[in-house]
This record gives sequence, C-alpha cells and structure tokens, in this order.
Amino acid sequence: MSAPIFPVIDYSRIVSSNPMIAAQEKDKLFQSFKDVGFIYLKGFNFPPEFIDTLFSHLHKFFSLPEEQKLAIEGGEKQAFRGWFAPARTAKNPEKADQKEAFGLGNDKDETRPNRWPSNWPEFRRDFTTFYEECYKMHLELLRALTEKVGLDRESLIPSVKAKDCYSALLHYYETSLESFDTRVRSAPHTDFGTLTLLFNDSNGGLQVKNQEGQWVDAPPMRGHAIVNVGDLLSRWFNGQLKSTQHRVVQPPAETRETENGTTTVIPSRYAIAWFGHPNRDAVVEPLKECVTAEWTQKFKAVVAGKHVKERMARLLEHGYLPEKWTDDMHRKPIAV
Ligand SMILES: O=C(O)CCC(=O)C(=O)O
Ligand SMILES: [Fe+2]
Repeated sequence: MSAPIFPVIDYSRIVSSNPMIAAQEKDKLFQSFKDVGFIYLKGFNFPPEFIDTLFSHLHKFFSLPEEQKLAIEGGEKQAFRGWFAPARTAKNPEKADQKEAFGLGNDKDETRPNRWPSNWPEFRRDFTTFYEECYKMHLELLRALTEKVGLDRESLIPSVKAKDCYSALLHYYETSLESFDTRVRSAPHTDFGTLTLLFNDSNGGLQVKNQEGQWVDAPPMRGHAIVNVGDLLSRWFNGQLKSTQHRVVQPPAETRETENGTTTVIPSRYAIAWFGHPNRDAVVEPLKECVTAEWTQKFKAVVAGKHVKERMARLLEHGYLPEKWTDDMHRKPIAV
C-alpha cells in the first residue's frame, strides 16, 4: 500500500497522560491542519467493528421501502433531520448530487427532534452513541488546537457545549455509467463547521484539492477516520487552519453480466459524516491570538447558526452543479 496522503494522527497520543507524547502529537495535528486541513485519525474511542455495525445499519436503512423513508422525510422545516430522497438533496433534481441521505442531530434537542426510522431501537442507540463519541473526540481535538495558539485549552469549549452538531449518513447509489457524464456524487465544497469526522466504506471516491490546486484521491483506510477543518474553525483561527475543498467522484466502473449481455455500472458507496458545529448562537470571530501585524484579521464575526443554516439551505436550494461552481461560491454572502 502506498503512503497515506495525509498525516496520520494517533488520538490516543493526543489524550495521553504523558505530556511529551501528547505535545508531540498536538504539534503534528496543528501543523497538518495548517498545511492541508485534512488528517487520518486512528487510535480513537470505538473499534472498527462498531463502524461495521453502523454501515450495516446504513445498508438496511437505505434499502427500506420508499414509503417508510418518505414517512421520515426531512428538509429545512425539520431542521434537516430525516431522510433526503435523491432528488431532494437539491430542490432542482437536475442539479442534485447523486446520493440519498439521512440527517440527525443532538438527540436531546427537543427543539429539533430527530426523525428516526420506526421500530428500530438499535439504529437510534448506535447512531446516538456514535454522535456522542464523535462529539467527545472533537472536543479533545479543539482543546489541543487552542492550546497550540497559547490559549487556555478550555477557551472554545463554552462555544460548542450545546452539541448543535450534525451527522449525515450518505448513500451514493449505483448508477449507469452514462448518467455520470453531467452529475457528481458530491460536488466540490468545504464543510461549514468546526471539524468533520468522516468514515467511509472501502469504495473510494473522495478527492481533496491540494495546495497546487489538483484533485487527489483520499482513499479510505480501515480503522481510520478522515478528519478535516470546516469554515468556522478556520475563521476562529483566522485562516491559519485550512478549510480545504473536497468532492466525491465515481470509483472505477464495474462490468456486470446480465441476461442480455453485459452492463457497466458505477458501484454504490456509503459514508458516515459527523460535522462539529459551534452553538447556534455562538459568535465566531478570529481569536485575537491568531491576528498579528503580519497576519491581519481575515474574517468578520458571524453567528454560527445563521452561517450553518444558510449554507445548508443554499445547498438544498441550488445543489452544486460542477459547471456552475466557482471556488469562492461558499464564501459569498447569501441574499436574505
Ligand atoms: O462521502 C464522502 O466521503 C464525503 C462527503 C462530504 O464531504 C460531505 O458530506 O460533506
Ligand atoms: Fe464535506
């Protein structure tokens, strides 16, 4: 196997009680987010078998009869909780990514109830555990990053304590080769929040834009999460940490035997993303420790909830058509 394209960070070293080990790993974490904005994370709270269980839930959920999924369809009015049909990943089906999704948030947030599939307690239990564990891990990573700019390690914690995070279960369904000419699985974007923890099945497709502006494959590695910096964390660190563009393209096509000969298809792919977001009412502006005479303030203050909602609504409104996409689109203010 070739060398991983991002640095591999060992979570167990970040939280090690040996200060030398922890400091070394935190340096590497900070530097990696400065250089590329992406890492592979290993040594964390749950074993690969737990992720396997989550993936088997995904397979089962997305193959439920459509009427059962429609019963828990989500959208902006449901705070993006529930099922998103393929055509609903954008209002105009022509522009939608080739995927269906299930979104969930903090299960204790009664103002935005999750829309769980009925009669399936294990699904709710396991994804709630997953959500909570990812939340804990992201806290430790935030602590490490704030320490690195000379702040108290608890400085950012009050701004994320509401657990207003989000998780998206993704099914990029099998398609014919022809329909891929004009459509993508997930068009180029940056994530909106603090840190994203991403778990992939063994089918590739994720690509990340490198410093030279080229798209490079970020293949999945068993037992590792891919973790990347989102826009709001980048803002907090005044752009020192990079919120890097990524996209999902098709893996190699497969040829199948059929009764009438052969057919070429793009195989399906499943992914589980957990997006760390600050509290809805948190005001995110560059930390003063990250603003200097040489590196002046790059961003204005934004209210986190407004930023996230606008970005999600825009995604749903417009979809991401590659030919219409411009690299700075996500930074343009939305007309309200
Ligand atoms: O499916 C993937 O690997 C990545 C998905 C992604 O980037 C996202 O949903 O923000
Ligand atoms: Fe993403």
